[in-house]
Amino acid sequence: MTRLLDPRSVRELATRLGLRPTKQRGQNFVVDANTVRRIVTTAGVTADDVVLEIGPGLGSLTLALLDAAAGVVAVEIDELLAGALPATVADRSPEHADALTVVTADALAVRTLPRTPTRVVANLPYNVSVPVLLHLLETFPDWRHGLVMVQAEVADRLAAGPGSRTYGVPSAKMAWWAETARVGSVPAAVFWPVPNVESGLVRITRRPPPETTADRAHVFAVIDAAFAQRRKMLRSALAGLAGSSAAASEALTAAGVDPTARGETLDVAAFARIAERLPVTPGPRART
Ligand SMILES: C[S@@+](CC[C@H](N)C(=O)[O-])C[C@H]1O[C@@H](n2cnc3c(N)ncnc32)[C@H](O)[C@@H]1O
Repeated sequence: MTRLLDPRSVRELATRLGLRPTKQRGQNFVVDANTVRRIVTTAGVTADDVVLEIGPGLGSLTLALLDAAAGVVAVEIDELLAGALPATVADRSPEHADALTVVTADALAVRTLPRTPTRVVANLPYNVSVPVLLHLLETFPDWRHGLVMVQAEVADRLAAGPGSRTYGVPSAKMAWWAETARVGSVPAAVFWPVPNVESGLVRITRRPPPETTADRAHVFAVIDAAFAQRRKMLRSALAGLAGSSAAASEALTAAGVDPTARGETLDVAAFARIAERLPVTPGPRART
């Protein structure tokens, strides 16, 4: 029988390790067993799943995931935490100790994993949650479903559609890879240390990218440019990529987009149509 972590055991573990949680690494640990159970249930984890967890920390979510899944691959940047996790699992969930694989690495740099994940479930480090998600979607194509906890504001942005106040670069880029929905909120009080933001749960369901002849990096460069100055009309925002605002207007019109519209009104398929009509300029690659 797995013993999930509670507030006292989280603090005891941290003290034993001499851990000082850092903001820089987004180290806020869940201390509430009901919250981790809820995440695992909402994620729909099954006994066939190999779950990729980013940032297992002290193991709060990992223990609950191991109870439900065939295996967990946990990628943790902090050597102290990564080193301590197998012993925590052996102590609290010995029957699942062999189902855990810990990878000590920066999730943003991981390109291979010891097992192929079918699902991603994670309480993501908040400062890098969007780049980590985009990296996982691009690098590991086999996972189809995900549930992640992120800062509430970021959850809104990830799930926003065109025309919404919160629609922006993360929403449009996520839409290239997946359908994204906000499926819950989590109060700050379930963490130690208590963060000064609320959290949101986001469900991710992979889908085929828009049909386009444009390269994804080029589409992402167009998205970056369109939102770089949110209030600018597209013909001005894309002038740099197109060479001039007249060339941008021409490409936009050919793509069926009003040159005076703003980026916040366009879905990812429209960005792809625009990218098809804009020259690929050498220079810094689009951020993923
Ligand atoms: C919000 S905490 C979540 C901890 C644990 N999953 C929980 O729910 O209690 C984020 C975790 O991600 C780790 N982390 C931060 N940046 C990372 C990165 N770039 N790659 C992998 N892990 C990272 C932190 O060390 C920390 O353990």
